[in-house]
Amino acid sequence: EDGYKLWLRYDRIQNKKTLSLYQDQLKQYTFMGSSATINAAKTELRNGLSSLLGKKIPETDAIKNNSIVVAPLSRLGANADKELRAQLRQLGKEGFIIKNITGGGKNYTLITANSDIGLLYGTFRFLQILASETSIARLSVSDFPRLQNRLLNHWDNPDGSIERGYAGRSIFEWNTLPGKISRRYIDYARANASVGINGTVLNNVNANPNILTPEYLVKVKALADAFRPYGIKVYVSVNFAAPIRIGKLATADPADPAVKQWWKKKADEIYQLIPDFGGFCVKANSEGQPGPQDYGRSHTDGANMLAEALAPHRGIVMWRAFVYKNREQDRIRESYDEFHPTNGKFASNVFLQVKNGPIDFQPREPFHPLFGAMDKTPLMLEVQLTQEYLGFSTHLVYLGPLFEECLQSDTYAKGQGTTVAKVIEGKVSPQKMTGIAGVANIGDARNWTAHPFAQANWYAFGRMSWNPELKASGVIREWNILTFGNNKVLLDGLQQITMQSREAAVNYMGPLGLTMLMDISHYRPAPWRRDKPAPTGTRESFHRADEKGIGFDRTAAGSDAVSQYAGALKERFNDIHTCPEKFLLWFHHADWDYKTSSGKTLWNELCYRYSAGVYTVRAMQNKWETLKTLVDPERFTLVKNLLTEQEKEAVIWRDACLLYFQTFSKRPIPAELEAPAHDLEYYKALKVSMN
Ligand SMILES: CO[C@H]1[C@H](O)[C@@H](O)[C@H](O)O[C@@H]1C(=O)O
Repeated sequence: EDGYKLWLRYDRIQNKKTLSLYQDQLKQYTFMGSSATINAAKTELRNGLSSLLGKKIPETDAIKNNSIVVAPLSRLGANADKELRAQLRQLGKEGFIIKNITGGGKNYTLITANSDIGLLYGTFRFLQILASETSIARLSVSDFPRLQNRLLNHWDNPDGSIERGYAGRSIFEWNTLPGKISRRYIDYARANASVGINGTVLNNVNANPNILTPEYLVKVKALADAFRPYGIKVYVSVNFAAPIRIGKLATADPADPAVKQWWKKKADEIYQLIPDFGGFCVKANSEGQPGPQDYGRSHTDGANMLAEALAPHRGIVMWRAFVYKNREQDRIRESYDEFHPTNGKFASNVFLQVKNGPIDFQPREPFHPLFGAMDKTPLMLEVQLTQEYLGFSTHLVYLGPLFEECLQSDTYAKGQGTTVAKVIEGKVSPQKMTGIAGVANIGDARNWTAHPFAQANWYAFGRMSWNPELKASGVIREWNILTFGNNKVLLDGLQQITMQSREAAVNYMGPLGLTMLMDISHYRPAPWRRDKPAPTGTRESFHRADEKGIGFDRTAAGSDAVSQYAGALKERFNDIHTCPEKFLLWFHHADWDYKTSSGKTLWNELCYRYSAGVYTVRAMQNKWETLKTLVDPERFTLVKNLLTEQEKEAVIWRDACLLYFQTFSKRPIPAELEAPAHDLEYYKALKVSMN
């Protein structure tokens, strides 16, 4: 067991009774139709069944008793009754139905859809149902994706390195493409399709312009061809200065006719090679990247020029909203302040791609206020699967609860219940395009993500992209079963470990709304790092600790970032007594003796939370230990060792932060809590992480 198969293990069914029931009901299978996608589904079903059932299941031409029938509606003829047809009409291009049918004197399990890709999704779901050993005697599953564009974003560079990647080098072998199609590409596509991911941005948003050269475009085409059968479109990140860098123009000004022409030609060239190419992802005028503002133009000018080039080919632009430059201001305000005025000004094939929170993938942030403020612009939610700020591939942190917290946040944009999920689904204000993006955590590590549990974050992203209303707890249960099997004791243990892991990380890294406390590598704590005067003398720090208290005043009396949220929410965040405690120090500068909801003073509460983070990691370690006989030795030992590392790092986070904040609070760490083993100087001298 090396984890390569991810959640597509198809281990032999353990329960004898279930196995024989399955074998009775699944004696053969039939596919109707032919296409590359049908072939992919067929291969998946054949391999999956023989592995799950422990014997080869034959393929037949005609519908037989006790068989699986995989057929698009168009091929079902009289076998599809009115009800089925009506049901399918609700499911769109990618939806599917799995249903037990009795007809023509035969019983069979039907997997049907409006398109071949729906059949592939249905086949994957069926195999997942079998792997979870649930009854298939009365199956009636119908499902469809709630978002149209469900994309991974790779921050992979052409040289094989990955920005913020912690699982090895890029899986995309630009050197050997287009000639060599690695087996990994196919398995990558299978894994994505199995959870409904239908697009991938192949390269880093800090984009090397070379991706648009003919040399690279044939490589992009080779990948597009490999992924197409699995319903996955390819996209690339583009460098806004590409007309200069690879096009030899003197400018990249979006108002310049030659520049417009260059992009049009480039788009035509791409679509000549890849007729179903997805489009461009763009990071412009952000962290040193070129952009339209270099020429006095706006974000909308830049985005709309690219959109115009792609529009004839039905391509889209994903324009990122991640910008900040004014260090004198409250950074969390900037993205909203810059993009809020663009509402309704983008061309119709442009998404504004917005990170889940207003800063940058921190362990906890309130939702990005743009989600409540852009009714005339399709928003693509961007989350990060790679754990840049959550312990890299060393810490076990299941991100499902983070995704759910963001998705279920109520924006109050149109009254109560207008959650981020509903906004991006286009249910609050109708949108022609809907989508979500996850920054991939995949590398060429044999098990793809280095930490075995990081696979769960890829899985959860896919499942929650398909249906943003899913609960993180249900999703991880699926993954646990598919990855570790059906033993009840094991599953209970895994559920506990995973479901408390994110809150543990928040506690030992930044409880009560503290944020941006990390060192320059983003792995270890350095709350002192930004705590120096900015050029004009103001402090840059995000925690703003002083003798009086701690926290960033973003109330109306402070930076007034609260005003970026809708009325009811603004009021709630603005008042220290109604602000959710998890965001207390995000929005307020509170006194060290402020009484928190537990009755403890703020300082003591902080000490308790930081300690709770460490204690929870220890509880996770203990729980894992009890599962020893239920997990294969290889994974058991790997995770055990990683948890040992995580515990050490959690202690470092707790002690470094508490000791540093104590220099302001001048209060003792409560005696009943574990005292730091070293002094502050020790932590300041610690090397930043290795990565
Ligand atoms: C790709 O650059 C990244 C950068 O490495 C990262 O530290 C930050 O989280 O966000 C940037 C972004 O999202 O553009």
